[in-house]
Amino acid sequence: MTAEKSSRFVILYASQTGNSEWIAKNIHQEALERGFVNECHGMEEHDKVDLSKENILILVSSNTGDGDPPENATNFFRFMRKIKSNTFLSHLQFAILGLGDTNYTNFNNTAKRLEKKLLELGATPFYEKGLADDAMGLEATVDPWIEKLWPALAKVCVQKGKNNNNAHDENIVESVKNLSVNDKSDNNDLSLPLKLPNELSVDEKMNFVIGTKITFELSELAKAETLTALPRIPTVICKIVKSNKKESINPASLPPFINTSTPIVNARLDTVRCLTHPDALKRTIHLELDIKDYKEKLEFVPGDSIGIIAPNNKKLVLEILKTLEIGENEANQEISIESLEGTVLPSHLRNAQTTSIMELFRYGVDLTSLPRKALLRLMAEYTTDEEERKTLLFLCSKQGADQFNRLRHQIPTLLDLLVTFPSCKPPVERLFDVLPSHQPRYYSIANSPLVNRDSFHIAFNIVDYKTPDPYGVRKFGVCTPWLDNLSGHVNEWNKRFPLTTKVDIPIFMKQNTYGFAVPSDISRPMIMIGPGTGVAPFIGFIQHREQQIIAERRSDNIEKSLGEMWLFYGCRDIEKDHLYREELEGFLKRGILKELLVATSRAPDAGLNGNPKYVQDLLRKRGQELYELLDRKDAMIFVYAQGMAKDVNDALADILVEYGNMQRSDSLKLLAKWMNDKRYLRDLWS
Ligand SMILES: Cc1cc2nc3c(=O)[nH]c(=O)nc-3n(C[C@H](O)[C@H](O)[C@H](O)COP(=O)(O)O)c2cc1C
Repeated sequence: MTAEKSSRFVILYASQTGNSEWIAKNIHQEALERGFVNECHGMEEHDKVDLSKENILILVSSNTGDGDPPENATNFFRFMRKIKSNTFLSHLQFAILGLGDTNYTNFNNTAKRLEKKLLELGATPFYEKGLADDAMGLEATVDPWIEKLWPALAKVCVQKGKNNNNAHDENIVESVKNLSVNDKSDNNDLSLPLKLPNELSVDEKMNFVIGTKITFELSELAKAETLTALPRIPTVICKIVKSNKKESINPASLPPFINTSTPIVNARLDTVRCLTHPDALKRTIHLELDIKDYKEKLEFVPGDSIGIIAPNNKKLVLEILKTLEIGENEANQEISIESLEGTVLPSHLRNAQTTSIMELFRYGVDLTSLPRKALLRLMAEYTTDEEERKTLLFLCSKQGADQFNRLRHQIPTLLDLLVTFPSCKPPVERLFDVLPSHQPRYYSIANSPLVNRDSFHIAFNIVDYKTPDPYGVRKFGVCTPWLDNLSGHVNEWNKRFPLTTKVDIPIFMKQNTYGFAVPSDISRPMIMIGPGTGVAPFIGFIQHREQQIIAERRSDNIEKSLGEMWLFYGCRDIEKDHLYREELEGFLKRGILKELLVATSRAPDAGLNGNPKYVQDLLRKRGQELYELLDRKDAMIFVYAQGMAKDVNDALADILVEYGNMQRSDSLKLLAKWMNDKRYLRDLWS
């Protein structure tokens, strides 16, 4: 370890959906203001950093899949894996901030792996790692972690003149009594308020709940003398540069800033079927997307998924623009987003040239996920009403932590926030500084190319729910209601409807890179666990295996033994939401599926007298046979589930303990080994 302080440090971030990127860039900016010389890079650019020469490294990392590193970190991990010397980084001191989610079994696995590797290479931590949890709200860990980072960093890194530091400190503590309102004189370039078009296309007709006021309890604000731990005012980055061209942007084509890992193609909506009874609690839709024209380019296997580029709801966008007093002409005018000198655009806006405000709101930024404190802090800067401004500052302060949580429980959209604070009129480019990137939505492919290469089948629940009591406000997802609209709100149970209107959906392929696929050896047993829409990829799996068997029998005279396929499925009510029942029972009859085990969580006797309620109960119930399959027949385990991976893992561990005579710790180690060997595969979507 160097006794001398380092003159600079480096931040590397691994980010899938932008949170780590946002936090890393904020640390970078605040560090500059505090007089620390530093650089910040995404891990895809790790070659810009010579770790053999750097002394201080800060890593901010998230996860995807089942504790996997985000895609932009793949090369960095490969690079680190190749280094074997345990003194390679002995000169380096580091700190790690992980962003994870305790709903996943491998909580913050990426941060833990990074830490382990850095320690193996001889590096030493200068500050303890922070593991933030999306389930609790990232800010609960991230904010205090960053606050305490500064004194820790000051011990190992030189902090030059504190030019801007005073400005920063004012942000941290603000006297409630002296809150003043900013001058908005620079914000008077407003066009006529936007009129909603009379004719809303199919996308916009949906009954979207528009702008609900958020409720708070403000007694703590009344008591507070000062507000502490306020986030800093977000850095001014984006600048809107208007084009001289008169024409507005053609909304018929996809915006230039959309960046996907594989090319986007237009898949035509072909067939729709509602998989649930009209009385079911949730509506589940099966869609078939015609890809005939691209099939040469789109090679797929069951286990792959597709990303869908769905826009933010147009009515929501129009209302936001109206609230921000942005006229229709202005919203559709050609613009470019550029960064102010010395700042770097968020990666999702890097190609935002020849675009429009409308496109950016529809496809560029996220308007519906839980707001960050930085957004509230920014809004406070542009709020003229003193009470509203105080409330916004309170919500992002330490004193307002409970009310910030209350706000999160109400799952507000940007519009809800603007409606709650009507005197808040932020310039649109300032919103682009803080709003997270709009994300494609991923769906697992539910068919095998050996049966049908001309289309992708997907299944999804329509995201339509109410916020928890006492709020009870109806909310919609982004993509599934959009697809539902485009496919005509079908609710006749299990009837296939061919779509006569020509509707194209922009999609791209996401290949499965971690082995979640049908093994080529048909004698290998497969244990598949997929509750709810988690059954979708397994329809493709079973189709695939059936075709493999047919092909093998045709080409081979010797009959190979067949690996058993077991499917553990869970639904609420077998008569209402047993998805793909016909197909599954057909597979069973044809002997492709050996066992179809269904747990019905809302059955009157579920969970009573040993009756299984969930898939994990079913696993335990059939534990002995499962153990035989695993122990004697080298079965593979596939889990495709949301939120129950831990319960499934626990049930599997219990089975190993009971029938394999193992200690609990050994059973967990064995499961971890199987994961490593790609024999136990999990796809845990969120
Ligand atoms: C598809 C998906 C898979 C995830 N898997 C894990 C996981 O296995 N373990 C974990 O701790 N967090 C997991 N997370 C949570 C992310 O790490 C967390 O949401 C983080 O804030 C995302 O940051 P990013 O936007 O920088 O990628 C997952 C999130 C998603 C969307």
